[in-house]
Formats: sequence, structure tokens, C-alpha cells
Amino acid sequence: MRIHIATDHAGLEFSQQLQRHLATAGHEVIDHGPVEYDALDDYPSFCINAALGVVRDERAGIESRGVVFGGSGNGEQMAANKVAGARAALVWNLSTARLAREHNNANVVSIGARQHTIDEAISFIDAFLVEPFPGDERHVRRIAQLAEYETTGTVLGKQID
Ligand SMILES: O=C[C@H](O)[C@H](O)[C@H](O)COP(=O)(O)O
Repeated sequence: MRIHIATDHAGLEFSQQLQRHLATAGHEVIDHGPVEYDALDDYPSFCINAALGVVRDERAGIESRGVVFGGSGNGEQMAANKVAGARAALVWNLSTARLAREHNNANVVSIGARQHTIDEAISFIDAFLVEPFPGDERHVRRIAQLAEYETTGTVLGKQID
């Protein structure tokens, strides 16, 4: 699978280890930065570019996922979710990694690199990448509502204030 990854200074060391791990596992890794340590760099553009890569790939029929991470994963998730078509989930254990796929069909996983050991974080990412989206009707319906709101500003049949 193609994996778009992005971080900021808080995740740069983890990024290098993660890229090696993903490449060894046979994935095609596209690194959206940063390329060098700068304690004052800003995560939004890196993470937005990773999410854009995923959405563009999906539209082209290429199987792909995003992995974004920083100190907490919070800002990185927010940044990725600004991209129309991105569904970024903040994951902090194996259960949330699997549920992000099973219930939300998340196409981007966000991780707090300062919150976990490297082995832990990699196990969450691996779990996320292998978990399929079973396509249960209720989850498909809810994801469609998110997409509808994203594109139209409303959700038919629901009250949006
Ligand atoms: O949500 C944002 C991320 O956790 C950032 O990685 C974090 O805010 C960076 O913090 P600092 O600039 O203090 O290293």
C-alpha cells in the first residue's frame, strides 16, 4: 500500500524509524516532511500535504493511507481533517486503531509520538493498516453524513443549526 507520512520536529526521530519499518514491510512510503530538525517548524502544511496525497490517490483508485504524528497527534489530526475527503483518527491504543478502520473507515491515522514508545506506536499503525472496513450499513451511513456536510454544509433529514 502507499503510505503518506508527515510529522513535525516532535516526531522526526520516530518518522525515520517508521519509514524504515513500513518500507521493510513492503509499503511505498511518501514522506511529506519535515526533512530536517527545526524546533520551530509547524505541523499543518506537512500534515495537510499527507492528507491531500491520500485523497488524491483514492480518487485515482490507488490504495493509500496517511500516517501523521507529532507530540500529541492532536494538531496533526486537526490539520489532516481540514482536507476534504480525509478522515483522520487520533489513535492511542490497539482498540482505537482497529475501531478507526472498522467504524470510521479512517484513511489517516494520527499518533502522539511523545505519548508512546516507538514499538507501541508502530504496533498501533500496523493494526490500523491491516484492519479492513467491513462496511456495516450504520457506519457507511454516518460516514456519508460527514461527507455530505463537508461538501454541502448540510445533512439531509438532520437538523444542522
Ligand atoms: O498538536 C501538536 C503537536 O503535538 C506538536 O507536535 C506540538 O504542539 C509541538 O510542541 P513544541 O513546539 O512545544 O515542541
